[in-house]
Amino acid sequence: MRFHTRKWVKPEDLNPNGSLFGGRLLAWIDEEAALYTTIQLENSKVVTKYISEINFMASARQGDIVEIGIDVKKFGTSSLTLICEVRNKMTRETILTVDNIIMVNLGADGTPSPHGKTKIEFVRDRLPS
Ligand SMILES: CCCCCCCCCCCCCCCC(=O)SCCNC(=O)CCNC(=O)[C@H](O)C(C)(C)COP(=O)(O)OP(=O)(O)OC[C@H]1O[C@@H](n2cnc3c(N)ncnc32)[C@H](O)[C@@H]1OP(=O)(O)O
Repeated sequence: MRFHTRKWVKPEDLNPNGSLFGGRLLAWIDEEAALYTTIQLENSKVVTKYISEINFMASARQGDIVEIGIDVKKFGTSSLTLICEVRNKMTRETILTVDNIIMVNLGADGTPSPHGKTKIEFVRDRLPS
């Protein structure tokens, strides 16, 4: 799994207990999944369809750095199934895992559209050498 994004936990990210607010983390994950999907499918019209159960195993505190990792589990016809792991760079603990994030590729009319992708592509492979 590649950990593309790092976030610094700031005061506005905390819950009343002084640890990272779960909703903030879910927003970061959703954004990361949308960006990952947009880049993989080369389409900015993608939506989050389904997020499976989320298992919070540890937390983070102000000043900690968290890393968000995403990998592809399955290329469907219009969908892309992702897995996600978030870890705390300071404590080296896994904060949470998500087993299935289903993203759907949309056409111009806003309905599911085949994306035609079957494997992970790296941006450098798309650039002329
Ligand atoms: C280069 C850089 C440029 C940058 C440029 C800016 C980029 C910036 C990115 C912006 C990205 C914003 C995105 C943010 C993320 C949101 O905030 S999205 C907002 C929240 N989500 C929504 O509002 C979605 C609402 N739902 C819907 O509109 C409809 O349900 C959908 C998603 C269009 C799907 O419609 P549907 O009729 O249910 O579709 P259906 O054909 O049954 O299923 C479609 C696919 O999903 C699968 N599926 C459906 N339900 C399930 C389920 N429960 N479990 C598993 N699979 C399922 C189906 O199996 C099917 O898969 P395939 O077999 O085609 O692979």
